[in-house]
Amino acid sequence: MTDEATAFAPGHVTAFFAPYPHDDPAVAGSRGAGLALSDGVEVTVRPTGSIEDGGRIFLDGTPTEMAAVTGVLGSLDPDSREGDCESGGLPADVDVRTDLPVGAGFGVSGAAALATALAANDAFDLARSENELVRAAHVAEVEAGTGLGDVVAQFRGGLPIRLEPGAPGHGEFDGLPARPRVEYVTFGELSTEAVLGGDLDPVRTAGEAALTRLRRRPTVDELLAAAREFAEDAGLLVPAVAEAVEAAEAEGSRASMAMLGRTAFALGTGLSDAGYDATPCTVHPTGATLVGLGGP
Ligand SMILES: Nc1ncnc2c1ncn2[C@@H]1O[C@H](COP(=O)(O)OP(=O)(O)O)[C@@H](O)[C@H]1O
Ligand SMILES: CC(C)(COP(=O)(O)O)[C@@H](O)C(=O)O
Repeated sequence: MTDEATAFAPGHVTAFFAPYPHDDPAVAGSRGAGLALSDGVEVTVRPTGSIEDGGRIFLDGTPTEMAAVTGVLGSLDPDSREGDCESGGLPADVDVRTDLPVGAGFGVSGAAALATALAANDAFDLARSENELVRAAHVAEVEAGTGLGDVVAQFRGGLPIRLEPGAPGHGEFDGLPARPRVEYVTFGELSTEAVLGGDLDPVRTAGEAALTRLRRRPTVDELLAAAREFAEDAGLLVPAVAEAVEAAEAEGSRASMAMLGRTAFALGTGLSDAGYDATPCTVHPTGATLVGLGGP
């Protein structure tokens, strides 16, 4: 048995996205843009004696299910063969810790999967490369139905623009050279799985229009303006979020809805100025990484 290891992955607010499902989960993904946040997810992988003892996931100390994390443990297990679930995955328990609201559009599932991959690689001395680990987390997230583009964006950090969908080897990136101060207020969860299981054509059309707009003028202001237009055109803007977004705009801040959650996010302090109990946050300039003993 080897030592435990810990890794961090930033939260990720998707401003807009165009979903591209595909039979090959490594090819599947989304085009779009968003913000990697300094608020994120820390994961500790604790090897156990055997799979009977392991495979448990704890979210802030409470036993939970997180399909993307389970998927990573399965795919990184050297004993697991294609489609073979018998191996049960790497014999480890996984502690997921975050201050972010889960299920509210911050990419907690993707961050947990990515940090699990990085920590498991160290804890079990798997000797996988970064592209292999990001691909494992991306595939697990896509197969879980809890995301399409978060993992690759969280590995890059900053303000990623996803030009082409997919895991490393398929996806293509650019980014915005800015580090704005943002704040957010959440009104609750929105099932990513439910939205991704629905009619994605209107979302894809609105997402492609938003990406075209941003590539014409790649600035943070345009990112939020394109996001705002996307949320309306894709039919995803929920009433509570719309109200907060309009209030922040009345205070002079660009604002929109975090995809996919009942969450409003804004540049500057527009939400606080409008009287909301908003959480300030900065952009996480780098991507996911090992922390503590295993890390630099
Ligand atoms: N308290 C919780 N609320 C919402 N999802 C939870 C919770 N605990 C565990 N989960 C799991 O976390 C994942 C959340 O994924 P998702 O809905 O995409 O949210 P996020 O936007 O945070 O990534 C799902 O696999 C879900 O089953
Ligand atoms: C928007 C979403 C499809 C889901 O994001 P979340 O609900 O935060 O998991 C994301 O994965 C993306 O492709 O941009």
